[in-house]
Formats: sequence, structure tokens, C-alpha cells
Amino acid sequence: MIIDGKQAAADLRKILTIEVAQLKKDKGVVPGLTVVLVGEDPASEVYVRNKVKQTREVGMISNEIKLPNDTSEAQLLAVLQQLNNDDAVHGILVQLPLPKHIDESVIIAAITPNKDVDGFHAMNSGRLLNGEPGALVPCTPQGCIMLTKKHLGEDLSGLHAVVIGRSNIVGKPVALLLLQENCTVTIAHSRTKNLAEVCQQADILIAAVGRAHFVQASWIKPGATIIDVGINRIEDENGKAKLVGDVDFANVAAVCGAITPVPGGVGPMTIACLLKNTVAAARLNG
Ligand SMILES: Nc1nc2c(c(=O)[nH]1)N[C@@H](CN(C=O)c1ccc(C(=O)N[C@@H](CCC(=O)O)C(=O)O)cc1)CN2
Ligand SMILES: [Mg+2]
Repeated sequence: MIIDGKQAAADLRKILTIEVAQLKKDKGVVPGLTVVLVGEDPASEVYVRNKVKQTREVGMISNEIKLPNDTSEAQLLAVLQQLNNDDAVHGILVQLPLPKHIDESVIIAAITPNKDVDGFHAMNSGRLLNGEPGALVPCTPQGCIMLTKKHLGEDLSGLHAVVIGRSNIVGKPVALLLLQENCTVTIAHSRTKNLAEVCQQADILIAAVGRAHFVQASWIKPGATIIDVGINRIEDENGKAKLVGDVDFANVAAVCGAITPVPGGVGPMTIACLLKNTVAAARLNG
């Protein structure tokens, strides 16, 4: 079975459209998201355009602030301070990656935690770690759990989940979410010994390594659920640019029980969950 992330994202946006209308009716609050883009990375420009468009489509306010590549860290911090103080802005997102001369951790730390719709601020990762209410949870990990449940249902307890990757943005938070779901969780990474054997134990395998076609069919437990977070641009046999995941899709699909495609899997859920976090932030701040 192929898990359709595009459809799941459209379903979530439909629910959010109703919630946004309800929030406006009951509280007079229209959630507002501001996305800050520094520089001209072409992929980031596409993602930001899609974020702005989809935010508006569900009835929320969306603003984009485009800054030149040579924006200093201090200038970006000044923009964030203004947004932190603006009551009409419920969610703030700084598109990553930032130009090399800007320290991402300094920027993430400068966003008011209750407006941090990416869920990257230490206050939000701490809340997630402690299982506290009110955490804004990173979007891609939320999407991974929703897509896993599309196939396996709501109860994941007792299943062995293996996460390949330990980034603050995907690997660590998705492992914490799986633990909240009562999974037995293994975090594997570039130094893990016997990675194939570790993956063979997985009922749920989350691949977030950033290497095209890295996960092989021989690593897969028959019937496992595979969530592919990778977005790798490669050339096909005719030299044409092509987007592929971290999983050798064609061969793994023959062994597993269900798998997310790339494109059309986790990617669309990342933006839908950003909209969900913006509604949550409007409830926290509104
Ligand atoms: N501040 C953030 N920066 C980045 C994040 C993030 O969550 N917050 N994640 C990624 C980029 N990203 C969103 O920003 C993102 C990546 C991919 C997709 C997506 O829908 N992908 C499509 C394919 C699109 C294509 O052709 O390129 C898919 O997989 O079907 C959405 C959002 C890094 N930066
Ligand atoms: Mg940098």
C-alpha cells in the first residue's frame, strides 16, 4: 500500500478551514503567519510560496518577508523582535537553511516560543521531551506520525520503531513522538553498527538521512510501515532532474506493508502541519 500524503494533507487542510472559521466566529481571531526568507535558494522560494498560498487557502492571514542574502544576523534579529511584538502575528517561521554567516541556533532562540510554529525553539523541544501540553511540535515529525496512523490506525503501542537520523528537526522529535505513542524506539545514525540488522527489527521505519535510495529492500521486515522523509534531487538515466527519497522505493515497496512516496508523501504533510501549528499558536496567543 502506498500512503498518500497529498490526500492526507488535503484532508487536514479541510479540517483546519473549518477550525479557522470557528475561531473567527467565536473569538474574532484570524490566525496570522509570517514567513521570513533570507536569500534566494530556489527550493526555499518554492516552499515559502506554497506555505503562503496554503495559509491563505484555509482562511488565515499570511505575510512573507523577503530579505537579501547579505542580511546580517543583527538585522534579522531586529525583524524577529518586531514580529514577536506584533499581536496580529500568531506564528513566525524563518525558512531554513539560512545563509552561512547567520547562526541558525541564535535565530531560532530569538523567536517567542508560543509563536514558534516550526517547534524548533528549546522551550518547545523541552515541552515535547517532558510531554507537557502547549508544545508546538515540529511539522515534519507530526506529519510522519499522522501518515503512520493512516496505515496502522491510532494505536501504535508496543511496535518497534526505528528512526534513521538524529537531527533536531526530524530525527529526535519524531523519536519522542513515537515514544509518546508507546512504541519501542531505536534511533540509528551514521555511526550505528549493523544498521541493516537494526532496521530489520522495525515494524515502523522512519528514514531521515538525506541520502538518495539509502535504505535497501534487504533491511526491511516483511509488512513493515516505511515513512520516507528524504527529499533528494538526483539525475535520472536521461540526465533529467528527479526528486527521490532516502528509500529504494521500487524494491522496498515489494517487501513492506506500506510506504510513503517521494514526492507526495511526508513533504505535503509538513506544510499542512505548519498550518495546524499556526491555528494552535493563535489559540495560545489570541
Ligand atoms: N523553517 C523550516 N525550514 C525548513 C523546513 C521546515 O519544516 N521549517 N523543512 C524543509 C523544507 N520544507 C518546508 O519548509 C518542505 C520541503 C518539502 C515539501 C514538499 O511538499 N515537497 C514535495 C515536493 C516538492 C518539490 O518538488 O520540491 C513532496 O515531497 O511531495 C514541503 C516543505 C527544509 N527547511
Ligand atoms: Mg548557517
